[in-house]
Amino acid sequence: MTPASPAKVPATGFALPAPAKLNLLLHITGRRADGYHDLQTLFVLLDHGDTLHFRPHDALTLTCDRPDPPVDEHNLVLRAARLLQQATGCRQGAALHLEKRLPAGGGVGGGSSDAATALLGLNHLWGLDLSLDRLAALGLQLGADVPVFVHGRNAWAEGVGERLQAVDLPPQWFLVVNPGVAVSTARIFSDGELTRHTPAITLPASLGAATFEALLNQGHNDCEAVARRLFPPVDQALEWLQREAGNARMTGTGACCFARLAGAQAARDLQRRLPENWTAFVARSTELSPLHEALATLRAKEHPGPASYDDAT
Ligand SMILES: C[C@@](CO)(OP(=O)(O)O)[C@H](O)COP(=O)(O)OP(=O)(O)OC[C@H]1O[C@@H](n2ccc(N)nc2=O)[C@H](O)[C@@H]1O
Ligand SMILES: Nc1ncnc2c1ncn2[C@@H]1O[C@H](COP(=O)(O)OP(=O)(O)O)[C@@H](O)[C@H]1O
Repeated sequence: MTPASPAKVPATGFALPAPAKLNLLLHITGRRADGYHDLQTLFVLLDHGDTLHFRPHDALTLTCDRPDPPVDEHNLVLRAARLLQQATGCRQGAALHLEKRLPAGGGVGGGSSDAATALLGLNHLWGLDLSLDRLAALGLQLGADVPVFVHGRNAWAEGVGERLQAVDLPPQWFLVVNPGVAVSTARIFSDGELTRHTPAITLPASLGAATFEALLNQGHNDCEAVARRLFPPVDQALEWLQREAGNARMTGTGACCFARLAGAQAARDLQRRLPENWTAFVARSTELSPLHEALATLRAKEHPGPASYDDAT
């Protein structure tokens, strides 16, 4: 690969967000020959998540403010960094530090989002200029959810989540409850009682407020029944949210569950009534990922003048 032009490589460090996602609905429409499941899902990106710090450094290192997840070679941040080095032949290093806020195995995509932030942040730090499509294809090798975080738009997803169609959604407020258990995605997908043949639906041509509500009412999460059975705290969280707010749903393969609220105040009021031993966060869905917003700000600071970079495509 062509070495990066030194003028484009940032001399100092920076920090970028790794936002959470919710699956507002998740339908399993079939099982493929390779054992993976075909899905239809509606992803929204939230204004709450982890933060990844980047600093130029000789070697590639990762630290974390918490013991979990371990900062070993399995960590998705390091795996993303190594994949990017391999794909481009880049030999630069970086000192990475992860501020972990999202629960692992929570269905809010923390690991996948960390990986996407590592890909975009190192692409910037190392001056690689890879397109979002290229970064998303690399990300897909790390996990089915990485591409949506790379593209940074709320999206309707099909296939295993890699066929993405960006959608404009009205902003929403959520209370996201973490029932305190980690759910293995593989465990849910291998369960004998999982519903695997929900008929595929057609995404409405435009998602105004009324069609959006109709889509959500028509939708559900096929993983919920299995997660409720295997993990009683998930069942309890869904019951509590349904009683208190209505419209309770699980995200991804669990464990987190959420309800949509009328606004920030309603979400915070409900959070104050949360039963002891559970944690929860209030978040708003964003049109453009906080990661992409932060990258645009960073570029504007480093290279004042008209924007020319293609990352927002
Ligand atoms: C189903 C979703 C919805 O967002 O659940 P969450 O993980 O977010 O809860 C994701 O697409 C998950 O994506 P991700 O967490 O990246 O899963 P992967 O690491 O790719 O897959 C873990 C394992 O789950 C199974 N798997 C995953 C995705 C899929 N469409 N079909 C599957 O059967 C496979 O056994 C795979 O080995
Ligand atoms: N940086 C990371 N943050 C969170 N989990 C990670 C990370 N790197 C690897 N993992 C592993 O990925 C798995 C899935 O984590 P995560 O993406 O947070 O869950 P989910 O897909 O349910 O939202 C966890 O079991 C964890 O061990």
